[in-house]
Amino acid sequence: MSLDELADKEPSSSEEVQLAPSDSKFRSIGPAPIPIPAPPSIRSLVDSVSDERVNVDIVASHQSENGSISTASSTGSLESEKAAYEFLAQTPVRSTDAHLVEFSEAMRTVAKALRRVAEGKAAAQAEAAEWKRKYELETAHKQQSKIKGYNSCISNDLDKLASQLTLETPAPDQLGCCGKHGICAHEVLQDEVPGPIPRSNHKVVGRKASFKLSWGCNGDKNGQHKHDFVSFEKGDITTAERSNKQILLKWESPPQTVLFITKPNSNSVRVLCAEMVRWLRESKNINIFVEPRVRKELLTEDSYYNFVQTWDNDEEIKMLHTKVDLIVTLGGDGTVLWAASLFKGPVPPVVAFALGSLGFMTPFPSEQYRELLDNVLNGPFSITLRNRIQCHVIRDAAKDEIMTEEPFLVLNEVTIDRGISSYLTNLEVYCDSSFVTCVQGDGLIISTTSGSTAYSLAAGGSMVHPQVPGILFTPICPHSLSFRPLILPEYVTLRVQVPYNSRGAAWASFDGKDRQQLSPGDALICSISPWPVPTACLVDSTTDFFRSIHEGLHWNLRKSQSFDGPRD
Ligand SMILES: NC(=O)c1ccc[n+]([C@@H]2O[C@H](COP(=O)([O-])OP(=O)(O)OC[C@H]3O[C@@H](n4cnc5c(N)ncnc54)[C@H](O)[C@@H]3O)[C@@H](O)[C@H]2O)c1
Ligand SMILES: Nc1ncnc2c1ncn2[C@@H]1O[C@H](COP(=O)(O)OP(=O)(O)OP(=O)(O)O)[C@@H](O)[C@H]1O
Repeated sequence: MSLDELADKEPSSSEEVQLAPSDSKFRSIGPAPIPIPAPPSIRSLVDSVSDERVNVDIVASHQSENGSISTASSTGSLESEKAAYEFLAQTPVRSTDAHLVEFSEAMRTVAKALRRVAEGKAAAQAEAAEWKRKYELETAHKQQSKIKGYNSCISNDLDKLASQLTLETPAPDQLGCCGKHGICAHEVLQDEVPGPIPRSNHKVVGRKASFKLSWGCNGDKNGQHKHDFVSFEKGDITTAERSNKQILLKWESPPQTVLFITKPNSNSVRVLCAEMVRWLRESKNINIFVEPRVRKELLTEDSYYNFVQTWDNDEEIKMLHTKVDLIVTLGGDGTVLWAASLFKGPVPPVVAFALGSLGFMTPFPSEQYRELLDNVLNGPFSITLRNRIQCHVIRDAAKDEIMTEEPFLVLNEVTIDRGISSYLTNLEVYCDSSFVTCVQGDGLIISTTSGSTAYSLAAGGSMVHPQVPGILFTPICPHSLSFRPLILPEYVTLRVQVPYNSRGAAWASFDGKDRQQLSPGDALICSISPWPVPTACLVDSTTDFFRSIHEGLHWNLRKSQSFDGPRD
């Protein structure tokens, strides 16, 4: 940069900033933070040095006893001018370069201080986000207890019917609502999303089927509760016996409404969708919802499909979870991600039929759809409860308005990358209140365990069973020899901050979609969402996982070594 260009770059702020005592160059004696006024205009500095004159103010300020930068112009008085010239006579005149070096150091210190101020602000925002999350959970719990009360009044008959149909179901008064190893539908799916969304009565399709989730667990010895993995008895710490923790979904009333989400632009998907819809209607008397595009396609084929319902706007999508008992997806993993993205709150169970190429999360073969759907509609069946990550974008420009944007919910991952910029990303990451690291490379992936086999895997992250409660932290091409991926516990809140001194913006994408620019000062706050995606298993969670990594990813496939050859 030429001197003239440099001169035109005026310092942006005239505010005083507080320097922490550790900034030794301009530190005062004693622990109190030092106010630092804005740096001098670069134009004045360049003018003065290009005239080969020494700006007495700046020299004097840098020599000041308490180390604070000062631009006070007290050279008007003859005494001080005289003193300055005397001082100059004793001190060798510094070169232009020396001044610029000194000035750039001062600028760096000011930038550091500004960064600290920004960090303070981001920490406050993170705390606010955490409070909001707690508030949402609290509201959700209140709604659950409301629904619980309502259900217990009206569904005694249904309970009796369900326990007659299900041999293993213990009497409700023995085990409370769902027993010791289970949760009820209303604990996973709620009738309302948080927030001031008016409840729409439009196209309501009867009452949602209620169901119960139970954990196959035989570690219930010594009266230990299912969450008491660690017990402390007579001074000895022991862990409770852990065994089969597969989650079973058992309908308590028959499911009535199925939502179809299908991959666009595929003939085989369109044909299969029409066939399945007809079969469900005619042999099971099921209500059907489809996307507006699919309804048009079905009606173009045959006016028979007039009974198929859809939605007109986003408000109706927000209420879908109150009407739909089951989601059927026809496509690949992308279609499962798409289906999950439609639900910003609770998600009904998803039955994913494989009509894509890889199909890591789509275990159901479409050829046997009648038998498979029959099994699911009758229940019970195993599910994988897949955690999602909720991501809040906090704009620096939003100033006092916190959480102005809707959060993004991801089933796979949120990626923060350098976009089209050719510079390294520079991202500061905090985990709760701890500083984690600065990511300098192509970017960062914050992934769920379900997403561990997607982009995170390609960036060198571990594959993790989807029922493991955790968050993966995987750098993308870090320019460092020692930056290994991490797996963090599910309860942490991660904050990714684009520093003010970053060379460019970063870009966040959510399950590969909804790309958002993050400018310097913006932050992304990520934590596990209270709304997981329950996906139906073909066999069970673990069998399906191994089938996927063997068949989908060809994990550790190698020709066996032959028997003949050298031996020990
Ligand atoms: N380098 C990479 O591997 C890379 C790059 C960009 C995006 N992705 C992944 O693509 C996902 C979006 O999927 P899409 O179908 O909309 O885009 P897409 O059509 O580009 O498909 C991406 C591929 O990733 C597979 N995939 C998706 N989720 C998976 C999972 N959980 N486990 C194993 N494989 C999975 C899909 O089957 C597909 O083959 C993103 O969430 C991201 O994880 C991967
Ligand atoms: N209902 C939908 N509406 C809009 N886009 C969709 C829908 N379903 C899927 N998509 C998008 O279509 C793309 C391809 O879908 P999908 O991944 O299911 O098919 P595929 O690429 O054939 O399968 P695989 O991922 O197994 O290779 C994805 O990017 C996905 O987001």
